[in-house]
Amino acid sequence: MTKRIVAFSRLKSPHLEQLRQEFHVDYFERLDSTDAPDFRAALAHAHGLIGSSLKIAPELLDEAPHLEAIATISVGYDNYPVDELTRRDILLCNTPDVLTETTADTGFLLLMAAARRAVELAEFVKRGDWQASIGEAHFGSDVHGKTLGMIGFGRIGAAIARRGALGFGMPVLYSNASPKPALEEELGARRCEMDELLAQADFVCVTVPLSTETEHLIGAREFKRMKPSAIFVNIARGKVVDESALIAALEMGEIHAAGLDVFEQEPLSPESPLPYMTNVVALPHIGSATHETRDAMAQRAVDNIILALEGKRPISLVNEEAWKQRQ
Ligand SMILES: NC(=O)C1=CN([C@@H]2O[C@H](COP(=O)(O)OP(=O)(O)OC[C@H]3O[C@@H](n4cnc5c(N)ncnc54)[C@H](OP(=O)(O)O)[C@@H]3O)[C@@H](O)[C@H]2O)C=CC1
Ligand SMILES: O=CC(=O)O
Repeated sequence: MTKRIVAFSRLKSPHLEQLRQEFHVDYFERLDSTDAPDFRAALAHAHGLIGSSLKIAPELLDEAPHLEAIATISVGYDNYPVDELTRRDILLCNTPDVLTETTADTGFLLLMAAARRAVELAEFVKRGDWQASIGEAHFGSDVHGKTLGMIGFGRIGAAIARRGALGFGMPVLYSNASPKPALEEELGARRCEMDELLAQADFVCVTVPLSTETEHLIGAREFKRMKPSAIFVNIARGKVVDESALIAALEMGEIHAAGLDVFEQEPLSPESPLPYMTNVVALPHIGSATHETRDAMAQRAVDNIILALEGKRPISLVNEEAWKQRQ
């Protein structure tokens, strides 16, 4: 019997063709909601799901009685009910590693752009306001030699810290669930309590995954502890930060500037003041969005779903427990 999968994100022809050689594919190039009736109908027969950027509610799994595996085209898996998937023996696969360096590049881009006011001053030139040599009113802040505070020190956090420590001579502090002795050795990084990091860092950069533990990890209390000159970067997930508190902190000068790739609501609400604030660099969740990296992520997800539905261990598995239960 040919297995059936539902693909719910745009895939390039080679990836889609590879899937079609293996499975019957119900393809939804753009899907904004799991409520779409034809998606629901396809789900009822699906053995696999592949895609990204869609919240899968636990109740939806009742409508997918044949589901064996999901391959998300992302490393983050906060859109999926992991415990419920494991309870039902459904494998959840993601795409770590292949996007680490590109996402770290974006994180560092935000840090640099916010520090040197790149977007604000590019707008200044576009408006024709560059009429004389610029003066102090348009100066930015140094990056090299400043203290980088990493909240989360996993793959992406370490890759950003590597750029800072090795490329820009930045001392690195980190706050993370577990200690990272190898990175301490490599980068001279020091683990500390988050409060100490917030008080000492010139740049505070968030790279923890979104979970019940990390939702609103950074709020009014944390912004008050940062230096008034601090630059805040979020490359992880919008909901890790209390966005109202961030806006207030920027408006009141509790922190100096922010570089943001992710927001509590995406796409960003037109009512959000963030993109209009001169001390904010706002990007539309493009951490991993290069041709090369998005191709590599799609390929990893395709390989994951093929392996999983062949009964083999996928390359990157989130819920190891579900795999063990199957053996
Ligand atoms: N903007 C974008 O486009 C992108 C955003 N992302 C986001 O970045 C996140 C991180 O990715 P990646 O670096 O690959 O993931 P990793 O799992 O490698 O790193 C996450 C780190 O966070 C730590 N951590 C987890 N929970 C806590 C907590 N409650 N308190 C302190 N530390 C914690 C982990 O600790 P430990 O090591 O002890 O487990 C780990 O070191 C993704 O989950 C995703 O949300 C990813 C890609 C692109
Ligand atoms: O946000 C992107 C991801 O891969 O996670």
